[in-house]
Amino acid sequence: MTTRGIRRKKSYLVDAKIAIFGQKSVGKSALTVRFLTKRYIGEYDHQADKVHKHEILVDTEAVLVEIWDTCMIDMKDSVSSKAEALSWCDGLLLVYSITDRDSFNFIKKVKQELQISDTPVLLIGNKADLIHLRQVSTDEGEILAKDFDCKFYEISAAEQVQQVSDAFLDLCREILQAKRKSKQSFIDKIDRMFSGSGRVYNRNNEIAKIPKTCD
Ligand SMILES: Nc1nc2c(ncn2[C@@H]2O[C@H](COP(=O)(O)OP(=O)(O)OP(=O)(O)O)[C@@H](O)[C@H]2O)c(=O)[nH]1
Repeated sequence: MTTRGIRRKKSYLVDAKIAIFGQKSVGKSALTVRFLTKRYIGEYDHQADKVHKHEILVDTEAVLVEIWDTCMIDMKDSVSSKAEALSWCDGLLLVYSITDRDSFNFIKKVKQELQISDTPVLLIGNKADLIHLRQVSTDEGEILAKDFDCKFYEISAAEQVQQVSDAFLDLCREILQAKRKSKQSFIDKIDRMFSGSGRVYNRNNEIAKIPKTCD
């Protein structure tokens, strides 16, 4: 659901940055476009990485979602660009095609290579409509997701609208939750620093008194 009609300054919006990783032709662009426009466009001329920006509603919260649709050819393809996308994003969408075992193995390798621990991740097995061409079973997808400790969706960008949207929204929720958690732990840290003793450590690591405020 978009926030069309809601006029807000972008700087007031919470943002959720998602990077999509997956081998060529697994349907990264199809999923992204399906989520953002509800449309399915069969062919995309995807020569370079692209960042899509869109305002959406996650439950009742207006969110500026940015999706980096990466353009990867194979594992040799720019380790540095994967690292760059990883440091840019708040969450990762890992996509393979159920009709292509190589694309499934690619995701395993990417995850190993990136060594992600705190970043929210979601795994998608796309092209679920092509059951007759299936090379990766649903069980294998579920096991991999368990291994990654993330949610798993087996969906079809070509035929499903709601399920694609649910997958992206789930990842957005996890991102927002992670952001709230890290904001809260920062506030708690500051609280601990300024509570009780009334002492703080200054830059030279010497103890300084917090000046009393005058009433
Ligand atoms: N049957 C079927 N075809 C799909 C589905 N998703 C994508 N495709 C097709 O798969 C091909 C590749 O889709 P893209 O969305 O361009 O894949 P991509 O991962 O963005 O590919 P690159 O941009 O080359 O990395 C296109 O011909 C799509 O029409 C799906 O769910 N089902």
